[in-house]
Amino acid sequence: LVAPRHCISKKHTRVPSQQNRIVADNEHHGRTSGYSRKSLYSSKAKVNGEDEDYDRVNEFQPRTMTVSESVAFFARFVVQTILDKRAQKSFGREHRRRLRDRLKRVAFVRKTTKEFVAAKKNKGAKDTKQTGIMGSLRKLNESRKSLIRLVGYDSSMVVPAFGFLIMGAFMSSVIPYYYSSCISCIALVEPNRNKLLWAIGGLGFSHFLEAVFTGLRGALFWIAGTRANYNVRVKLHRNLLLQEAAFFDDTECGILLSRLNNDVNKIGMVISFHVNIVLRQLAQFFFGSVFLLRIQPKLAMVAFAGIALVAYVSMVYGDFTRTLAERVQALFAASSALAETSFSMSETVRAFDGVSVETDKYESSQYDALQLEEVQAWAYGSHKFVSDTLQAILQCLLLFSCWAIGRSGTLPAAKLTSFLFYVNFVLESSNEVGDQWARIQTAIGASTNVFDLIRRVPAVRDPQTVTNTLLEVYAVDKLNKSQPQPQWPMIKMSNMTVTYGTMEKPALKAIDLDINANDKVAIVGRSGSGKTTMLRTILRFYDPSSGKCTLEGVDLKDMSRKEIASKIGVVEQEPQLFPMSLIDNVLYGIEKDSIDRESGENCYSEEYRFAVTEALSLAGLPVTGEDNQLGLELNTRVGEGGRTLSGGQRQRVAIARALVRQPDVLLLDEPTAALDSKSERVVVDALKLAMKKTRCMLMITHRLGVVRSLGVNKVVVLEQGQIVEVGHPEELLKSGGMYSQLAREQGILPLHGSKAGNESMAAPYL
Ligand SMILES: Nc1ncnc2c1ncn2[C@@H]1O[C@H](COP(=O)(O)OP(=O)(O)OP(=O)(O)O)[C@@H](O)[C@H]1O
Repeated sequence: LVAPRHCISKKHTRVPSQQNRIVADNEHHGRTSGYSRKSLYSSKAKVNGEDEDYDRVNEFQPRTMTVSESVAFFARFVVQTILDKRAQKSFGREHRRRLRDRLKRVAFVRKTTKEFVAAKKNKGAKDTKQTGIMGSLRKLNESRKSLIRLVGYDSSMVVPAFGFLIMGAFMSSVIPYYYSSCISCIALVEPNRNKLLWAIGGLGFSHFLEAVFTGLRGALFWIAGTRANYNVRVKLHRNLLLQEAAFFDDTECGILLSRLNNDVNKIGMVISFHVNIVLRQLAQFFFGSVFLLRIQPKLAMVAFAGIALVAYVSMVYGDFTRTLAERVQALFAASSALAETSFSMSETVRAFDGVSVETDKYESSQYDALQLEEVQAWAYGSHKFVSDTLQAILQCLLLFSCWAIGRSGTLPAAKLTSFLFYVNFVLESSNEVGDQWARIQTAIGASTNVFDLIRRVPAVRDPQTVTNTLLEVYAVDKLNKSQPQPQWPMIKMSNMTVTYGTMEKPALKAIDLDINANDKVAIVGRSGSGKTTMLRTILRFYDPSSGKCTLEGVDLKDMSRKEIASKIGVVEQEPQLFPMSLIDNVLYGIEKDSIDRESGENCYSEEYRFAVTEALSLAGLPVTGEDNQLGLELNTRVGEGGRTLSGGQRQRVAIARALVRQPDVLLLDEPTAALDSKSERVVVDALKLAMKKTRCMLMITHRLGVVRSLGVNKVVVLEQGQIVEVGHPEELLKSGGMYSQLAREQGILPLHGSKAGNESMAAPYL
């Protein structure tokens, strides 16, 4: 199945890549090759005019398959699928045989009853995870149940919609009756005019009612579908945000976005459109069958046998398309991830001229999806061909049977017309059910991934009983503070080991560390020694794999996200700002507490605005007075990721964001790493002020100079995930250990100074 890609490449005539064409152009114009894209654009643009030239150079022809290649791919795919299924079946048989053998052996060695039960239990646990046919059937069933739960979510919509559907289907099935009555009246030149008028009236009235019910049903199902989309999207978005940090380490954002948009859209379409049609057609099929049975039961049985055969073909096709759809969706998700990465890294792509590389990657993944989509198209065509042929055979058979029964005089002309109308009616319904069934299967394929994500339980999550609102958090905190408390360290790490999912070696090993109130701690160490991991663990992005980390005596695992966020403020190395106003960024996560009189929208009260103005001013980014040289206001928008601000200014917004919350613990991750010395001084001053408002501070830094400027009283030196030194910075400088070595490397201590240098030597460098 991988083959078609290179099998087409022989015949496939690709338009040369941009780069090649550029070189070819250069040679054609007698220029030396090796022009950069940029210089070529600019030189051409002068001659021909920018747009025309750009269009020509940018002409890009993605790969395609010829019709015969497409058919060949389809045929290979079908054969491969059949072989796979067979392999799965024989694997299932083999699996069962091995299980029997193992059980026999178990009995033979006479395991104790306890062991035997435990082994059986383990087996059961494995079974629930199996990925064979039973596993996928179970998964499919779960998806269906989830879909039904979603539809049932708003019964005020779905129940009446279903009622209108039944009534509409009944009216549709009455129509052939009146229609055939009209035709027999006209064909037999019925002398009784009233009979004809009654038939025409009945036909018109049933059409009218059918139209009313169809309209209502359509609208209500549409709304139900839209609401299901909305529900699923919001639930999925929330559950994704609740996932642990490690989940985002392993999953590309593009894939999640694709699930959120493409896959969820399919679910909505199923409810508003496909399910709606299938149910209607099923109801019509039911009513039509009742009419058929009443007219001529024997013939009706022949018709049902034929319809059952057509339905079986549709089921096989539906099953085939479902698995196919799952794969197509996965490919689209992967390709969205690629696109998302290339857009978010557009500057790197530009800098290293990676447009062709990115285009090739994206084209490849799209091409894989295209191949499968073409398989879907051929499968649809084949299904249509087979089911239409079967229906044609059925109709011929039925007509012949009509003739045979008619010969015995038991089928008058009026009944025959009516019967044939109903046969067509029922056939059309079953046809439509088959068609839509395949689409429902397709959407179920897409929905499986979505529901898996909605149901995913995060590995790091809030405890069962959480303090929910910020007010509650503060109230509990106040109560605690008003009572005599045991003197817990602010942060205590006990035998704490942290291992990232994908890594064998722990990033932090058996860490024991106390950080007390009023401590100003610096975590230093070489790159990769585990400093950021320690900070992330305190923020509970990751849970320790063993040991624990407590905040004021409470295990972080027993604290909710809200509690942690209210007690810990963080200033990241590269602060991430939202494309919102300054005030919205500083107060991010805090609910708006007032309503704007003019716009009627939610906003922050004067009290909050004052607090933000003060925090920004403390952080060195004033928005009022003469110092506000940038002309900033609280409502100034900062652009995507805070682009409209410099690195230092973003850092100051982040400091204000931490300051305004007045956290107990302030965490700083390389707060001055990206700053020049002048900005560093401003930020350091801001941090000193910030520290006065917090109970303890913990900072990661490579720059040992900041250790003294911030008045750090405890330095923790990490090496390969372990603490190798702890102590006062001045003492560590004298000790001649790792810290003093780092200080030497940074020129803070003289390289050839005595090992146990003295303070007077160190001081001038700090
Ligand atoms: N998300 C992650 N998934 C897997 N491994 C990780 C992850 N983050 C960090 N690591 C690994 O954990 C170890 C410690 O990394 P960490 O980022 O904590 O070091 P650091 O001391 O902060 O380094 P630096 O000073 O360069 O920022 C490294 O070996 C790193 O490869």
